[in-house]
Amino acid sequence: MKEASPGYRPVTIFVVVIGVIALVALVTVAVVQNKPLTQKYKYGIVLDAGSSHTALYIYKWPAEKDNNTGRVTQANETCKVKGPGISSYASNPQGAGESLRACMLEAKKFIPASRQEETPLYLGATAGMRLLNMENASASDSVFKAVEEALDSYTFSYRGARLLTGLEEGAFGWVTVNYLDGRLTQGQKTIGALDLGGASTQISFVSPNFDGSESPNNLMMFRLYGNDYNLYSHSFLCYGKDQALRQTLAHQTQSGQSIVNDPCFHSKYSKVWEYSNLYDTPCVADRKPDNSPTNFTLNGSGNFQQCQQLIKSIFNFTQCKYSRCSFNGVFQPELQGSFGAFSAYYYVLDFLNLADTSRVSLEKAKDKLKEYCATPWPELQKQHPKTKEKYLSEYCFSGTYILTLLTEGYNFTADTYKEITVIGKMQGSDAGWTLGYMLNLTNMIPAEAPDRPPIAYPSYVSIMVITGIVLGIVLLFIVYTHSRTQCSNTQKIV
Ligand SMILES: Nc1ccn([C@@H]2O[C@H](COP(=O)(O)OP(=O)(O)OP(=O)(O)O)[C@@H](O)[C@H]2O)c(=O)n1
Ligand SMILES: [Ca+2]
Repeated sequence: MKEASPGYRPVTIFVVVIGVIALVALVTVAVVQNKPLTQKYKYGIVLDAGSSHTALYIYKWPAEKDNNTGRVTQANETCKVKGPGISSYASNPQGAGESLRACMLEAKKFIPASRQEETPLYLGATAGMRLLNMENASASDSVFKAVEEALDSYTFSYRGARLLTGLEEGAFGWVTVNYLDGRLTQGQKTIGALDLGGASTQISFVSPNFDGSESPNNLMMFRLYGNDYNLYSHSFLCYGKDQALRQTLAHQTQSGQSIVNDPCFHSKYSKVWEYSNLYDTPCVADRKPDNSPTNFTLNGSGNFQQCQQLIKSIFNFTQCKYSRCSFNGVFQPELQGSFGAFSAYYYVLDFLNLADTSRVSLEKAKDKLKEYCATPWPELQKQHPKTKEKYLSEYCFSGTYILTLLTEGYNFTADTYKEITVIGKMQGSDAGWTLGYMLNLTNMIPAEAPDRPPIAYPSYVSIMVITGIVLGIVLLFIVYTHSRTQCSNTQKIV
């Protein structure tokens, strides 16, 4: 009898080979082929022409996924334009355009040449230009014209320079912080936004009872990723921290004094102000006293409580034609939820070590500020030799202004104060209106939730790999049982 070979039948070998090939192909496709390709980026540039300075932001996002959610981030270290804000160039408009040059060249270096022509470039101006426009419309037109000519001369796709309304400025700041915090895509609870600039300040939040009927001018409606928002927002012109300071100085110089003892500045601090300079802004121009001397000397007295009293005097609480108001007769619905506070809220509270509101309560912040304001100027200069003198001299005023604005102005309490997070950067991007502005103008936040693949990429890969492994086990099992049967058959034959 011919001895039967214990080998496999050709059919079995065929099945095993095909099975192994299929398995390898499956896992390869799942893991290798679907790996994201090397990322290519698109870019966008926004210039924030604020009252105190201009900053250039470059944003980037994956080239294939314009519409994807939460994928736009800040690409550069903010480029700060040297010199003052563009509104300070009223008598030399060309200078405003030229001032942007260094940052524009930095953007040219940063963005790959092949992407530059398609890169949108926007400039938005805020309260400084709003004030210049009120004061001298033709001067503000000339500044815009000079800035436009300058920006149009670069390879980028220039899309215009314009004055933002206060409502837009507040609303886009709100979009930015909620976008960066990933709160818009699935309709999560949003956070309010508090922005403090040099010339104006904004408060924006969603309140369940606010639909705009009581005060339509404070309503900004958004439909983002399939969710509707009725956003309350208000911008207080002349209540940014530089203009607020001028208001307190105007309050103290109504009788044309030549000496002012100011509690918001440190003892032994002294500065000479020109009347014509102090009153050269629409925020106080109409209050300039007649027959004032050329100058007055401001002497600091460093007293937090008196400073707070002085600051209160620039808010008007007497008239309110609505169900509720913040100040100056402006409607404000009941505060709701948590808030993110940025710009000067961050610069000032961070410097004063008061930014961590979860550790530093409102009461503690007041106590610390009281001590800080009482520190004599020479001592403070010794402690902070590197801080710019203008900033350093004003932190007592600014800190006191912030606490007063929040509590007396917006009605934050010790409890709701804890709900404020002071934000510098969020996910590597500066908090401010610029990102929200660009997302809006480039239609990068869809009104409806974008179609997504039914299974997310990681789940897809996992399912493919697990299926592959299971199929492999089944295959091995078949081969094993098959060879066992063959073996026992062989043994029987033997
Ligand atoms: N490290 C810094 C940077 C800025 N500031 C001050 O913070 C205020 C606000 O700055 P910013 O948010 O840049 O205001 P702008 O955008 O220029 O003003 P606005 O939004 O009103 O147009 C200004 O008084 C500025 O002098 C500060 O105290 N410390
Ligand atoms: Ca600003």
